[in-house]
Amino acid sequence: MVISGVTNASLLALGSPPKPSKTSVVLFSEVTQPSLLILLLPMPTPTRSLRFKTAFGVELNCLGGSDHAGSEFAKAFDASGEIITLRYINVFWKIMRFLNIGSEATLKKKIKVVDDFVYKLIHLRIQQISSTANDSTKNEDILSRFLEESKKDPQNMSLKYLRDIMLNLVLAGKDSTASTLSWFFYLICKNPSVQEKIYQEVMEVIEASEDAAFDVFSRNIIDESLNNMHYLHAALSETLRLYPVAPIDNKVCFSDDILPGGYIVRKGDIVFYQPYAMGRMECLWGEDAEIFRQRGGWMMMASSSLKAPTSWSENLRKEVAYRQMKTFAAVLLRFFKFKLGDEKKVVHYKTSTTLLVDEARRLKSPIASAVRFGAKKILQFRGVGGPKEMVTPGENDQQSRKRKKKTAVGEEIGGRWPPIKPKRDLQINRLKGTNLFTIPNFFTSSESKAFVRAAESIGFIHQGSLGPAKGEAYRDNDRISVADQGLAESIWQSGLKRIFDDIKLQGKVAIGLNPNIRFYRYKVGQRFGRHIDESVDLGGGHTTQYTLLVYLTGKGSNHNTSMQSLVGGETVFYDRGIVEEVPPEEGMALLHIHGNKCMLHEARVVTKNVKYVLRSDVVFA
Ligand SMILES: O=C(O)CCC(=O)C(=O)O
Ligand SMILES: [Fe+2]
Repeated sequence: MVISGVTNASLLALGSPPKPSKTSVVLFSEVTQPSLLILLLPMPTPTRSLRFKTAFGVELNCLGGSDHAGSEFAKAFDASGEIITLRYINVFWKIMRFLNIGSEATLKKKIKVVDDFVYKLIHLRIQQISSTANDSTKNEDILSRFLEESKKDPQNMSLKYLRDIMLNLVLAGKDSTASTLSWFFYLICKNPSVQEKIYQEVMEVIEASEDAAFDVFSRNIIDESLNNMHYLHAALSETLRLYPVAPIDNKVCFSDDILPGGYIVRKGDIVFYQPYAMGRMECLWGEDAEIFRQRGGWMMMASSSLKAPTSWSENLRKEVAYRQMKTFAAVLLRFFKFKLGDEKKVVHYKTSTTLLVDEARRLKSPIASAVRFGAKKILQFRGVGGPKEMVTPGENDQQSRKRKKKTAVGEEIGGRWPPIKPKRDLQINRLKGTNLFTIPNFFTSSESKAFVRAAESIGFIHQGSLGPAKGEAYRDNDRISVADQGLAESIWQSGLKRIFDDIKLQGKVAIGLNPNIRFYRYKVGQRFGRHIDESVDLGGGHTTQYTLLVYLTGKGSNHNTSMQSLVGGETVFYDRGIVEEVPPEEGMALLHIHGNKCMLHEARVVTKNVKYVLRSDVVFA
């Protein structure tokens, strides 16, 4: 069972809630059609009904056999949340409540619907428990545990108290993980390289064979694998920074106190704070505060047991919610690749106690589609609110322009890359005819540096190999691998296309670069042993025929102190003996034929500083 809304310390006193085990995943494997799953995901309903069963021990539609009462409750619950949020800006709400008019009158009615429903559920559960002989089913839900406990302390644990506890539980957990996941999928669609990196992490961390089916893969997700998904954890934290579950919140002071900023607060004072605004403040997060990117701090928090100084119950609640979201994301990203269905659609948030994607329930417009390797059909992913330009309500033109400018910078890092200038006068340095040649200054120095920065901000993953004894080349370097057609196209158009106009292979012509772009990082002591590069069949008569390497550091980059004078790291080609030794030069491209004409080659060990390389392949058709 999954609980992500444990809110009340007294609940913890009853013993720790059931651990998040495989139930949430079993829920998936019961769904045989993955497309159904995709439809379910962004809708808050499944999390809500699951939580409902967990909390109350009965289904949401248990009253009267139809889901009418349940959906009325859900609607009333949502509407109350919206009206209560409006109190932040409606200074007359107390008068309106007193006079019972307008939104306050509506709120009163909605609260009654909610109360009636919850009381009925509590009575129903009491009846069920007293008529069930089988003890083992009694205590599975949280309500039963409280009912059990209330027998010991009927005075303090009244029906009203139980109602409040249960509503608190539903409210805190309600929609929160689902809405965070909606924002998360939206953000990783906007930042495909992050999506790719999470996919790689999931593949590395979860021990399942490559062709493991949905349910087998799901079953292999254990607590330890979830703990090791640091990058995914960090990406979820970054999502929560930009789209906190509670955009506005307040706390009541239990006693006189002094806040860290020096403000004196008195017992009973209410302190309001705004996580949404705080998550975007430049003084806290730097100039790129509005940009979704990898932040070192999140990685640290994810990989250590370091926790923000919150209460134990809050940590537990967070931990459970993270696990639930990580499980969900890991399974989906393993099998699907998500992209936005409508790049132009404007996304809004809904004014509510929980920061929901507006239009989250509009099933009509396909928002994102999902395709994972080899999957033939495009699965429609409906319901994650509309993508693209975030338009914050009340933003004026000037603010909007300022923000757009910043987004452009962010795009360099998050999935989009430094712009590459087209170059007209590239020199070709033929080392072995058209089979091996270099192009100095293929990237300018600033382009090379910008790529290093962009790659570093994404973060690398270490690549090892089984080694020559197992038939694999020795390999020790760090890598990022992204699928980015746009990046492939801009590198191709910047000068390679013209160079390859003259190169034909058995009547085939070069048509572009493999969108699978890789970045390598070799630190001191790291190298890539002797190997040959295989030609890859991309389908549709498209095959890769040349390896492209662009050195991002090397000779020429030493004016930047942090990348001073790379030593070692030469790419060396062999035939009977050494054919060529190519020392890396910043911005230089190296191209060599691969497949059955590929020369044996290696990347020698780096002995000083760091070698960065961009790698792709030239595709022929
Ligand atoms: O890093 C290098 O210099 C060589 C890389 C390489 O051989 C490869 O990517 O296949
Ligand atoms: Fe190679």
